[in-house]
This record gives sequence, structure tokens and C-alpha cells, in this order.
Amino acid sequence: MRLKNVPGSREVIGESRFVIHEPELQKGKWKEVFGNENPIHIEIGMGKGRFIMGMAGQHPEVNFIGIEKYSSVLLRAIQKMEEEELPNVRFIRMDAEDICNVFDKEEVSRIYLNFSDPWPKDRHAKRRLPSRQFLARYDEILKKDGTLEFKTDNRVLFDFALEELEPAGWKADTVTFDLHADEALVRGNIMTEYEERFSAAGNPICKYVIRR
Ligand SMILES: C[S@@+](CC[C@H](N)C(=O)[O-])C[C@H]1O[C@@H](n2cnc3c(N)ncnc32)[C@H](O)[C@@H]1O
Repeated sequence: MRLKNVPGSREVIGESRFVIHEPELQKGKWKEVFGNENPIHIEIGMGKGRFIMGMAGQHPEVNFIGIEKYSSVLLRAIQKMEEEELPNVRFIRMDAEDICNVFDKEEVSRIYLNFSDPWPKDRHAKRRLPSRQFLARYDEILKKDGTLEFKTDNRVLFDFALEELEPAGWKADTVTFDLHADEALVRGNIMTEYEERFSAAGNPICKYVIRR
């Protein structure tokens, strides 16, 4: 269900203590937000937050920041955090196009892209989160030894994402076209909302991991 205009969602988000309301002000200072020196991992297009909250529960030694464009979707993640507060999670409502205004050079240790919107029209290719335009933004904020991980069931988008790596100066370390068929790779895997739905429908899940 895509909820773009849930009445009151902007107000709830505006008052939520789990949301960073002026993220540009934290650029270069994210460790202060969490009050520790732990590495920062971000998920771009986090949806309702299942993945990032699952990861945060498994990894209290990491700080997680979820980025989501739509308030109505972010609202669902906030509701989950009201039920199960995690000290190492914060959310930002923003378009990831502006990500370089929010994180300083090498401030982020890992970026997760999960089931990113495919934007099927060619003229919208630059809006795809694994596009070379976005890779250039990730290049700015990711630590030199940082990691980028991308999962999707959309084979066309995945093939596009693989083709974007070389022109952007990136190289995949691990590529799988059926994550759930590989016991070693799937160990510790946290399912996203979309992953649960699509893998239950029998769609193979593709994934790449890049270590810089
Ligand atoms: C297909 S959903 C996948 C949600 C979740 N990652 C999952 O796997 O279940 C893609 C999400 O990315 C968000 N999104 C798309 N483009 C974005 C952008 N440029 N900045 C921030 N969020 C974005 C959408 O609003 C949507 O919630």
C-alpha cells in the first residue's frame, strides 16, 4: 500500500524524537547525535523500517540512519520505534539527491539500498538509487574502506546497477542472482518488507556487495 498523504503524518513526524529534523545541521557531527564513536550505516529508501530496525537490534555497536522520501511511509517506521525503541537508530525524511548536504566526506561506513524504485523509463535513469549519478554522491560520503550493498528482485534494475559500476569507478566484490539459495550469503540476512513479499512469491533476490 502506497500512502503518500496520510492525514497528520507530517505533524507526527515533525514531533517525533526519532527523526532528525534539520539533518544539514548535523553534517560532520553525526557521532554527537548518537553520543558515541560507533560507525554510521545508512539505508536509503528504507520504507517502513523493518530492515534497519532488524539490523540495529542485531548490531548495537553500529549507529543506523534510515532515509525515506515520503512522510506517510516514514510514519510506519516511527510507529514501530514507539513500540520498540532502539537507541542506535534515527530517521531522516528527505530525498537522497541531497545526501551530500547531510553527511560529510567519509562520514558513512556503509550504505544499504534495498529494493530501490526501478524508474523504468530511460529518461528517469538518474533517479535510480544505484545509478552512476547516485554512486558519485555515495563516493563523497562513504569512507575509503566503506561498503555499499544493494538487494533487489528486479533483474532489469540489477543488470543496470552492475553496468553503472565501471563508469563510476566501482567494482563489485560479491554478486549473487539468488541470495536465498546461498546458505553462506543468506546467513544474518535481514529481510526487508519487499524482500519478504517477493521471495515468498518465488522471485530470486539479486545482491551485490562492494568494498571500497
Ligand atoms: C520499493 S520501496 C522499498 C522499501 C524497502 N527498502 C524495502 O525493501 O522493503 C522504495 C522506497 O524508497 C523510497 N525512495 C525512493 N527514492 C528515494 C529517494 N530519492 N530518497 C529517499 N527515499 C527514496 C521510496 O519512497 C520507497 O519507500
